[in-house]
Amino acid sequence: MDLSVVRDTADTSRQPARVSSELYQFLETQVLPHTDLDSAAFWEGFIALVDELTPENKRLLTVRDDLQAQIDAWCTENAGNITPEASKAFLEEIGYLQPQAQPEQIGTTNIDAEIATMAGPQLVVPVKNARFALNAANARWGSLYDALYGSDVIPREGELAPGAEYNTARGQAVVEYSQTFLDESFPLNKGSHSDVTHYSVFSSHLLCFFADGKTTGLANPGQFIGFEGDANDPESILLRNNGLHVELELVTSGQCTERGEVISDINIESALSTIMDGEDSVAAVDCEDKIEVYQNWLGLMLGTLEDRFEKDGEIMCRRLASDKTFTTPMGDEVTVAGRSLMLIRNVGLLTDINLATDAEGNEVKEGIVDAVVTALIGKLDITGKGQVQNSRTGSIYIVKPKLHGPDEVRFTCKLFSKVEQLIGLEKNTLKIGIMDEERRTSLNLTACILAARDRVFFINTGFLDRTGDEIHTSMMAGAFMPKGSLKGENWLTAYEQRNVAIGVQCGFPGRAQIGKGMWAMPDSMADMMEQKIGHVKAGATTAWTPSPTAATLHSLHYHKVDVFALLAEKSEEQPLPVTELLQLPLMADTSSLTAEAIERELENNCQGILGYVVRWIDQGVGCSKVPDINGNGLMEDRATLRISAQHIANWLQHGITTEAQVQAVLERMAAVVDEQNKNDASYQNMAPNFDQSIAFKAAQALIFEGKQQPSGYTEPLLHSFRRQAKQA
Ligand SMILES: CC(=O)SCCNC(=O)CCNC(=O)[C@H](O)C(C)(C)COP(=O)(O)OP(=O)(O)OC[C@H]1O[C@@H](n2cnc3c(N)ncnc32)[C@H](O)[C@@H]1OP(=O)(O)O
Ligand SMILES: O=CC(=O)O
Ligand SMILES: [Mg+2]
Repeated sequence: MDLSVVRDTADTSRQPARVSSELYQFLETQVLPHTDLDSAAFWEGFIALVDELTPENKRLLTVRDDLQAQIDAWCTENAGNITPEASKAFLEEIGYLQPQAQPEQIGTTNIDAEIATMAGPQLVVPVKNARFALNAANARWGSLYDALYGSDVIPREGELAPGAEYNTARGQAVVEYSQTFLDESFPLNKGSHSDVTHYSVFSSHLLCFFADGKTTGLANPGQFIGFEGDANDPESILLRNNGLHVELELVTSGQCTERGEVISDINIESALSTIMDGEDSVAAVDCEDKIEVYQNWLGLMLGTLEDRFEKDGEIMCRRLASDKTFTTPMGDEVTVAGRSLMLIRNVGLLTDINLATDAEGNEVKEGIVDAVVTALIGKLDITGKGQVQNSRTGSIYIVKPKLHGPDEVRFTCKLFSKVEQLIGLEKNTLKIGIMDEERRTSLNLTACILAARDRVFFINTGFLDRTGDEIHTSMMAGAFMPKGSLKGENWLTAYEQRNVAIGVQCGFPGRAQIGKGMWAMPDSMADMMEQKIGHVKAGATTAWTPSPTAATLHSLHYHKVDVFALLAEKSEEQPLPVTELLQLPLMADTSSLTAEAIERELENNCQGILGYVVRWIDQGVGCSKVPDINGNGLMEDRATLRISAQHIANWLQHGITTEAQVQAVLERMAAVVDEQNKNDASYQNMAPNFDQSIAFKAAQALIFEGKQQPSGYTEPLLHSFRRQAKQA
């Protein structure tokens, strides 16, 4: 990359009055110089694009409000007698549910293998955090030994408990677990990897020696892809199963280790793709924050991003990893990707931001600016301006959240197409990942996909936002079940099943991802290993993980299940009827809820809300690990906040609880959250001066004004309170 083109300051004579100096300076000095675009024409086109698309964006938001008002009125009138059939008829009548579209094959082209033909984990990371974002990009590879030793997959109790010193028994358990994985995924013709005393390469084959001098090879020799070092005494061996690589790091004859092992580590190809998240896991409320988001995306696309930090008493400098090169069995070279394929999540249609103003003098729609800026930066990758290459097929992958139905998908495609014209990209370079996370999208999923037929690169069941929307949409229909029970109900089964079946009907396998949602318990890896294989067995070609460790472990699931073979078997499976999706998870009989159960549910929700909101508002942290009432760390982001806030708002609406009770629980839980954060020097307590804590007030508003929030979203209140906190 030619750094000389980056400017220190920009000539402001071209700066349109409606564009903030922060956005102008950033693009003029750091981005536009890498392109062949005429700056004056770019800014003129930018303003024209804002002016053309803002009215439509606003109209779509009005449609949301109108539909919600009609649903509220109908639910109020029919509460207690709502059947899926009646809901269906009503939703069709108001145009919320459209006639089910006939499935057709999508026509997306130029899709990278990580999306189209490989199945494996997808990592999500707040892109505003450079240290985490770099770590995520590099999480294409992860050490299995580290993931096992450091997590609870190997029990943490008794003689296996990890301590300050290396625990040999725990280490042995790690090795045994890993060898079982190797035997299952890369079986030998005879015997077990655990008995192999030496690996070597002979006559294009992997040769495994046992202690008695006998040898064997891989049951499927095609799994051997390459090696590093001397063929007789390799430093590492590259294998592949179900399209995923695994690298065995070997102890060569010249090295001797205390424990006498043959394999010193197993590197697992882990996060095939990573969503660099500029949405629900980041707190970005003004120019300053947004430029940080864009700046990191730029550094990732140019390959220049670095982060220097102290860890365990050492100064570390993190950069993007390089690709890896091996010698093939035939003696040629093979290079495998060293980084995850990076996708960027923009914000949805709702929020406004002070990066610019619209024709009426209001803050610009944030999603419009996001599309322009993240695509412009993505263009630097596909035009070879970076030190590393992200997409090898010339695509820019934008994940678009919180779309309500086909018209909003169509609008987004129109936005993308205008952006392509503005910045000089070929049509359909900008790909769209459709989050299936709002009820109107799930109900009309085929039509949503077809509205983006030549751009769509994934559909993903964002079940967290989807749960929030389930509650908000039918707020007036009755009291929802306790949060923990919502997941076991028919609506969710139908939602997940329909997403896969419709994806298959529309020809996704081989072209686009069918994705499943987040594992929101980053410390509960043993449970994840039990449960998240369910995503793969249900036909997901990818599923979200919260951390690199989770990605490495979840990758093992794709070794166990050949998802593409499974999807071929599912090719005739029909989506469950929409009436299944319309079964509301309401409590049939609220009198069965004990006072203690109500209090416990409120405590859990309030603790999660406060624990998340206090860091968001006071420190600008958009994603946190917050202990639940049982002390289990939960990943909390804006979507989980939406659920908790809407859930309490629903219980208030239906008299399960009262404002006074919620207020008392909030105050009690604030003290608990303060205690949890006592080691954070920059933390400001909420208790006992609740009326002086902006964060506490934000939490109150999210609950008590929750019913009035558009779609139950938390952004308007979070942004407003965070801006207050920044000023204070
Ligand atoms: C509903 C939705 O929209 S879900 C999508 C949004 N959610 C996300 O993006 C979740 C992303 N995950 C995270 O932000 C974090 O894992 C959290 C907030 C849940 C937990 O963070 P922490 O408490 O700091 O985690 P913990 O202390 O266990 O681990 C920190 C280490 O793991 C790494 N790490 C944790 N999560 C990630 C991640 N998602 N990507 C990359 N690295 C990560 C950090 O870099 C750090 O390692 P380092 O010291 O070498 O830099
Ligand atoms: O964005 C993901 C979700 O679950 O919401
Ligand atoms: Mg979401």
